[in-house]
Amino acid sequence: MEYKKPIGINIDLETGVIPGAKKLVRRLSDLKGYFLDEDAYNELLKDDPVVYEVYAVEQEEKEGDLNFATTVLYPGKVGKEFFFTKGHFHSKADRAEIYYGIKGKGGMLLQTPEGEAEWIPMGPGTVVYVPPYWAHRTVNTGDEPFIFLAVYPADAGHDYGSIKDKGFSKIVIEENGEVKVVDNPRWKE
Ligand SMILES: O=C(CO)[C@@H](O)[C@H](O)[C@H](O)COP(=O)(O)O
Ligand SMILES: [Fe+2]
Repeated sequence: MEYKKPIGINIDLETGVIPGAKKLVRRLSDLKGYFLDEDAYNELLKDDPVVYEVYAVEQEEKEGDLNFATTVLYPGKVGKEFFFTKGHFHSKADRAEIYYGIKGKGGMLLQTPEGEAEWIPMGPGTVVYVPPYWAHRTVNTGDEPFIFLAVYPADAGHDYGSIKDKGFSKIVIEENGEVKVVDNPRWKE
């Protein structure tokens, strides 16, 4: 039997960087069609800001193994909507996940395949259990980077399709200086 070597690694708690991890960058242009306010989107696209970065340590897609990744989600808004991650179901839809808040302020939108949504506020120290079958998206509702760790089965995969097409049934906006979770006017059942 060939055994894998254990890994012990320090996350930089200020920047979210995991040394040696694979880095993925998502710019605003990668999120075309995701935000409600298209005029605001196109205006901001001139600078094409980085919306989030992911530092992932991933294994082969095999049952029983685990991946982990930090996400650094930058502060910002498109119109009233706060910056968010694309959001996904897992390709193996019954795979659960754990998130752990490291820095900054935000939250997670979760949604069943039928469109029932939940909002869980997150800050440093918040653990979120993402049960099997729930799509999940994180949102930065603060004014500094929102950084968190995710631990997920190595064979979970990402299924972005239906969220890209239909969005979440709720959106997270700023109105009169307040964070509000409201119905998505463009939500398609
Ligand atoms: O949920 C997971 C893995 O299953 C996170 O590591 C996200 O992949 C990351 O926060 C970026 O978000 P997405 O662009 O993948 O939605
Ligand atoms: Fe996930």
